[in-house]
Amino acid sequence: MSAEIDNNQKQSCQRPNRQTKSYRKFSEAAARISDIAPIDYFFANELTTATAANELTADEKEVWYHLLIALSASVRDGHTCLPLMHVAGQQFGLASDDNVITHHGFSFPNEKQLHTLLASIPFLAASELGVTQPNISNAEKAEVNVGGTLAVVFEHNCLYMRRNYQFEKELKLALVAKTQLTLGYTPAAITDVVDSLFPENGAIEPNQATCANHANQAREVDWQKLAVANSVNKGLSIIAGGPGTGKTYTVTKLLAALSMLSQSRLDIALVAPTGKAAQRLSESIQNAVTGFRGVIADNVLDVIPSKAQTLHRLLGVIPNQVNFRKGSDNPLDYDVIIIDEVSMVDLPLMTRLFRVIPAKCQVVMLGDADQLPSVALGSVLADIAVRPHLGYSKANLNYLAKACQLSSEQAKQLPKAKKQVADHLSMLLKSRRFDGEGAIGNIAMATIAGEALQSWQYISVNSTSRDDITLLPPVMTQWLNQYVKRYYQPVLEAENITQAFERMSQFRILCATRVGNEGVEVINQQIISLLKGSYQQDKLFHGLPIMINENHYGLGLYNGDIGIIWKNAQGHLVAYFEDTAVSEGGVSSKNQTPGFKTIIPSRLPSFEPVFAMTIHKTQGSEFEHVAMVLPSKADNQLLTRELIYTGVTRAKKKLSLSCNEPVWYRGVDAKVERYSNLSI
Ligand SMILES: Nc1ncnc2c1ncn2[C@@H]1O[C@H](COP(=O)(O)OP(=O)(O)OP(=O)(O)O)[C@@H](O)[C@H]1O
Repeated sequence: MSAEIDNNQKQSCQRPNRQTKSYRKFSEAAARISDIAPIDYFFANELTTATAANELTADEKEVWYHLLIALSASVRDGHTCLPLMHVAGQQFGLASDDNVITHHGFSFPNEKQLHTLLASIPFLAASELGVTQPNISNAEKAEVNVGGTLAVVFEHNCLYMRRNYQFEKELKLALVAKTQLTLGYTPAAITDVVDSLFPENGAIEPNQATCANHANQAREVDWQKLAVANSVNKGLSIIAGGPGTGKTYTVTKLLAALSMLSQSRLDIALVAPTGKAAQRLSESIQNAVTGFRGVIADNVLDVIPSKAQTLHRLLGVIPNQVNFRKGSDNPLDYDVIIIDEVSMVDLPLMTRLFRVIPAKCQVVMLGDADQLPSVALGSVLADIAVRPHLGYSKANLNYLAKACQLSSEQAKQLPKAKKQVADHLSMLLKSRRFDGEGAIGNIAMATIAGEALQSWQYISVNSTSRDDITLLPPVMTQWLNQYVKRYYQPVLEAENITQAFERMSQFRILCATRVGNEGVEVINQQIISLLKGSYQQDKLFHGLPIMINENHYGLGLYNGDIGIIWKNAQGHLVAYFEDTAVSEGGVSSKNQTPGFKTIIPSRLPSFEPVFAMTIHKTQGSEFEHVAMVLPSKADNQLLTRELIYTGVTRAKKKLSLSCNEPVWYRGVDAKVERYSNLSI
């Protein structure tokens, strides 16, 4: 340890009433640090030993040891790194129950002292970590070859696990490189094409009858038109917006614009993170293309693919390996890649994807940055689609004003960059699904703005005056039975599997948690008891909806895929899955029902009933009616603004809520924050 820490500082590294300097067993650590997991304990033990920490004093070693625990816990929570400022001077792992301290935690010294301590740890310099330029094969090797040197990096005032640092750095380089790609279409050609796709009189809009005030519309910026103009010439664009803001509609026009501008026929890939999201993207693109037939030339529309695929399919999964068939020596070959539901894509997957995107390829990302981040590491979309918009550069503002032929009044509405520039980002704000009167839309908007009181008022007022919002009675049995009879009994009684799937898409119970009385497991058991008279674990029955819990590449089934157990023509219970999965390869058989694939239950990977499912797992799906069940206690860590927003916006027409007022306030107040340094 350097001599820079004076005695006073050393004093503050020491904590009074502390017997042990390290924990001999995990149980000792768990008794002191709340929410510690075994992996945190073992990671800290391994790394403290591996670090050349011999030069540290016992107290300094102890601080280092707890920093490693905090880093591991932070990564478990989905953060890419651990910013020092989030632990400096804090009592880490302190917890209490009813004002009685249950875990005393560990007291970290202040940031200056932490810096002095970290200065004596032999971290590798960032330049030694093998990531210095985008799309290099070294990055793949570096990802695998993590042994030998210290597995922790200290950069940007943050501690990183080395692999995560490499992912972030590599992706950032790749994104920045993409922002430097321009397609070279001339401004005059772009203006003509954009104008033809968005004529002022709106003749091209299929739903024009629903547009009310033309005079106002002429004054408002058409943000969809702006998004097309902003994306058409750029290597990287992000079109972000809430549900029903027309992201898919806009990207279909963007593809039409590219097809009109390009001299040659474009190779376009449509991808999404899950099978369900890929299926929805296919349907939305097909609907948009059908709507444009007759107004956009067929040869232009014919270039747009009608089928989307999953990211895993695009990259080519190798069973039981983290790496994909596609690699830097075997890259993709597309001119344009559209990635939907980007909020669900984690940092490692996005990095691996960018590693195989060729330099000439345009990338367009679509998503709702207000939704929950990926279940795994990072929050790529939220990091690169910063809200509110950071603003456009002067050059981009001039270009957009010309390309979209904006009046000076309209040009003033565009966001102007102050410190940072976000030329790659287009935001769509007007929901076409939730009109101004729509209570669901109002609740969603107030929630994401953090207006707990306002959003609760929308719920309580509307639940007495409108039938699209219902506040459910606090005792679950008072409402569960009627929903089971109305929505789930008919699934069991459907005439065929197509009808069963249709009926399942009408309604879903969404929970914040898996466990506990308000969790998925208990509610599924209760529903099965109501339907079958009793609950028997693992007992399959005709009409049981199931969700797959792990990827099975051989069968073409992915974590989150939904199927229904159904009697086939031979009277055997088999699992049916809708046909996106079929297009993903895997199994086919002579006895397939068209549009479905069937798999015998004994071959299925791990699955569970899905009458109720977690809000996390519903990303990329929507239902006519959603009943959202939140925990009864406000101290639940899973309860966040993004979770509530994601749950609310899964409902297309009706939303029923089982939730009390304090829980709602606490949830709307708790904004998800994921630590990273990915901004571009
Ligand atoms: N400018 C427009 N004029 C008429 N209809 C539109 C326009 N923009 C979008 N729509 C319609 O609004 C609906 C929602 O659009 P779209 O599916 O593109 O939204 P999205 O943002 O992709 O939704 P999601 O969040 O569900 O993915 C569609 O029916 C679409 O046809």
